[in-house]
Amino acid sequence: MSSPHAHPRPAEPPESRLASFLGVFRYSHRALALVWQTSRLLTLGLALCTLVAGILPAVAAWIGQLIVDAVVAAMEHHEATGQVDWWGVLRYVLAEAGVITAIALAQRGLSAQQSLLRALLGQKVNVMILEKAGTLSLEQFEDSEFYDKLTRARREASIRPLGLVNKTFGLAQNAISLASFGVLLVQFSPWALLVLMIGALPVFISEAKFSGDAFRLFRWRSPQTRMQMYLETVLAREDSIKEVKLFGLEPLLLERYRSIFDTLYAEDRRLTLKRETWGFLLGLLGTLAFYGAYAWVVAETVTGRLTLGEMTMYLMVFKQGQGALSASLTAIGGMYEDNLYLSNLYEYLEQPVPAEQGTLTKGASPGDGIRFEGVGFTYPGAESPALSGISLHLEPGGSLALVGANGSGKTTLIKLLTRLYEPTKGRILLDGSDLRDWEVLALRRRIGVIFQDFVRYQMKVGENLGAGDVAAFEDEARWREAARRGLAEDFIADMPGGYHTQLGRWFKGGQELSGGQWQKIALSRAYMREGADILVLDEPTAAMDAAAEAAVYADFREHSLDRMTILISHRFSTVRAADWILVIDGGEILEQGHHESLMAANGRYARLFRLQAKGYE
Ligand SMILES: Nc1ncnc2c1ncn2[C@@H]1O[C@H](COP(=O)(O)OP(=O)(O)OP(=O)(O)O)[C@@H](O)[C@H]1O
Repeated sequence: MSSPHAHPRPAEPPESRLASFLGVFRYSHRALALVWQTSRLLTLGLALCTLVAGILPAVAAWIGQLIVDAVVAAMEHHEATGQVDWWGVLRYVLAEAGVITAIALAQRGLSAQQSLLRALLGQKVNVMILEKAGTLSLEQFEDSEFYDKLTRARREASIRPLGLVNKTFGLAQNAISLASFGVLLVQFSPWALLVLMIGALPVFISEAKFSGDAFRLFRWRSPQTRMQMYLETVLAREDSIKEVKLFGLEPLLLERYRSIFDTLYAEDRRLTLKRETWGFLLGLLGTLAFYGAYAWVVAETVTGRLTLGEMTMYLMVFKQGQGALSASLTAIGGMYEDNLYLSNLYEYLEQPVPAEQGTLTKGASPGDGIRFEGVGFTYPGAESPALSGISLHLEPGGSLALVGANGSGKTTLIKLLTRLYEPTKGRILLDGSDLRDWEVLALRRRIGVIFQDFVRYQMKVGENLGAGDVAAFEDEARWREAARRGLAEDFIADMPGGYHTQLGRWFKGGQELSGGQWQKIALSRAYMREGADILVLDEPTAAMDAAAEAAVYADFREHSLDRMTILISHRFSTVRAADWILVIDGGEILEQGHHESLMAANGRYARLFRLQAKGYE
């Protein structure tokens, strides 16, 4: 693992100042489109409330002016005649109350619609992310950058898109308010308006610029944040804590966690200080313009060019204008993070998916079995091939065992056969047709598989079996049959809820199983695939006791009459029973034959077999 300092900063694409200024809006339209697709009604409601909440403050200020002027007129009238026209004054107060009520209503409407949209949108984005995940290849999952995009997209799916929409709408609302204040102010003096606008511009530009910088900083540091997330998982998850405790890894990992934070924090601090200093200095310019215009209004009132009512209105406009301005700055400040999230989300969602072209549901010569013809494979990014020159033929009813040292390519061969990867050389045929021409679903229906690293689903026992055949996911009779063959029947019967016992520790009442018991569950899961005539077993009994192992292989021989079985095992006692044995070394076939012929040849197989047999003597 490299230190957090070691990641080179990628070259930044040259961006024009304008593009960088507009950068905070780069995903607004997409977020808006997403919200629109989620609920048109709520989006329209949101827009309407934004408009109302944007315009009405200016209307309130204008009515404020009418009130004060009406009061002054009524006072003069009262002094001259002794009479009061109550309605002439109070109607404005009533109108103002109405406007304020409408503002409150619009704001409530905004927050209600926002929380409804948050729930809907979170669900929608999560489903989009998971649906996409289903279409991706194993290769994509194994790519760390890509995996990073996926996890980050998932983590913040429910808040970010709406956050961006809310801030964009909030910005629009404040912009509308500012524009309507401008309409009032322009009657006083277009110059005053111009001075105010010019005064506010620098702080806006600096805010947008620093937001862009923060955006790039966040993107660049993604590998470190990912490492931090990983360390959190290792330090605080039940499946790793056992080993972390016993090896005393906590201080070491925690130190690494801290040092990543320190690097990131130093950068954050630099940017934050720069951003706030500039924000303050440029903000001063705005404040200066603001109070200059204010003083001007006061002076004009004193000399009688403005009425008291007008002065009250401008006073309000100034106060609220200032509020709208600082709210806009805050919104812009928060938008970069939302943008970051959305850029990540869309990069993930737009990841090209390898096209599945195959359509065959039946091979050209049914009954021909599996053929590898000069198959070679190199993992993406790897320098040397994991497999090369593999040719073999396995007929229905036959069994094939793969033997070889760790890393020799056995599991890779299985991944190719199950089409998790495609060969980079040669081809694999099933019933006379290239695997690439097969419809993926039809192909996978024919294969029952148990991998070395099978999944321990935190679900019911029965569902853990049912996962092997989605069509029979809830079928209890089939669960029982599969469990019987996979030797899981007895211990399941002893569990408190039988087949309905929750497994794993994540959920209340969940039971943990031993390694061998889990393996029996996985084996039973492979047996769920009744229609499968290809059975792939990658170390299926490594964790089982000797009696269970013997029973498993006895069952195999009995049931695999018209099936093809491919077995990977390091135990020669089980390998020897296979019809054909392939000894793989460094991705190539070293020897092949049945047990007797390989023993007679006295090569690698015979040597290893004798070595193991000796161990048992
Ligand atoms: N996802 C992967 N990406 C890149 N290289 C891989 C990947 N999986 C395996 N390899 C490499 O391919 C080679 C073959 O690995 P494979 O898993 O097929 O070995 P194996 O024979 O099944 O070993 P074992 O007996 O330990 O299970 C190894 O050198 C391994 O490092």
